[in-house]
Amino acid sequence: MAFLEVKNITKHFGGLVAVDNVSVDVKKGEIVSIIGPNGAGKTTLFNMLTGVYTLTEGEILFEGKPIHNLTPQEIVKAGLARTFQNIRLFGDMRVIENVLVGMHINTNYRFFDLIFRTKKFREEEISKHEKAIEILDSIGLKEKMHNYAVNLPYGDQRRLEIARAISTNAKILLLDEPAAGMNAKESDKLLNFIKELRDIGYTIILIEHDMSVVMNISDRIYVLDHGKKIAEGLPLEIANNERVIEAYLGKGVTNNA
Ligand SMILES: Nc1ncnc2c1ncn2[C@@H]1O[C@H](COP(=O)(O)OP(=O)(O)OP(=O)(O)O)[C@@H](O)[C@H]1O
Repeated sequence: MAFLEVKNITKHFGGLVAVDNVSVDVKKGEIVSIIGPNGAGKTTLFNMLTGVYTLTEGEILFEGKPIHNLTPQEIVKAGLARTFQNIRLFGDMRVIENVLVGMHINTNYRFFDLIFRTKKFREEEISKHEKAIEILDSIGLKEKMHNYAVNLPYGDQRRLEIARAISTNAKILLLDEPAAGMNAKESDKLLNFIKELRDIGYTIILIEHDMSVVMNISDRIYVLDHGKKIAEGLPLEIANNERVIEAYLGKGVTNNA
């Protein structure tokens, strides 16, 4: 049984078929990339995985259980958390507060505990605070935990988004173009960090346009074009796949490599 099984999913927007009968299997501890030209259906696929869009057809199983009828919040609780193509941090909140927000999805205390600041509430808040610092330390943002998110350099904001996804207790991280807008040094650092996450047990699914990133980091790659899956395989197989070269690499993306 795959960790995450995406079975023949389809998404229609009126007459447009944005994702057409696509299946994807992800094993625990893999880095899987979803690539394809603009409009291929990558973001729509992510939106279906995270409950933002309902499926027109098909099913999604996580650890053997269907998740395609859950709300986005329930899906985060089940263990899938994402980052966005356009960074969506709380800019006017501090770095650590952004991480704490992610953690509150798994709060165990009740409204009563919150109102009366009970022992249970205080203990849980302290342990969350400690865990948030630990996460920030692992991602290299501990020194900046009291800075406002909006003041962080771009690369740090992207890493903070990942920290917030981790803080939800996610098992699978869905990263939408994590290296977008980064310079080569920042992007290298991020790649190493994502590999470290894989090595400590996270499963990662990413959408990425930069082929040098994709080829360097992925255990396996799925390629979409016009909503259809046109290839899947190891990075080297994908790099040499004629259909992929024609659909995707032929359109100038090789310039990024
Ligand atoms: N909410 C929506 N309503 C109508 N059409 C949509 C919607 N979301 C996406 N589409 C269409 O579905 C198709 C797939 O779009 P999608 O954004 O998933 O592609 P993508 O591979 O992520 O592209 P990009 O690399 O440019 O982000 C496109 O034709 C797009 O215009």
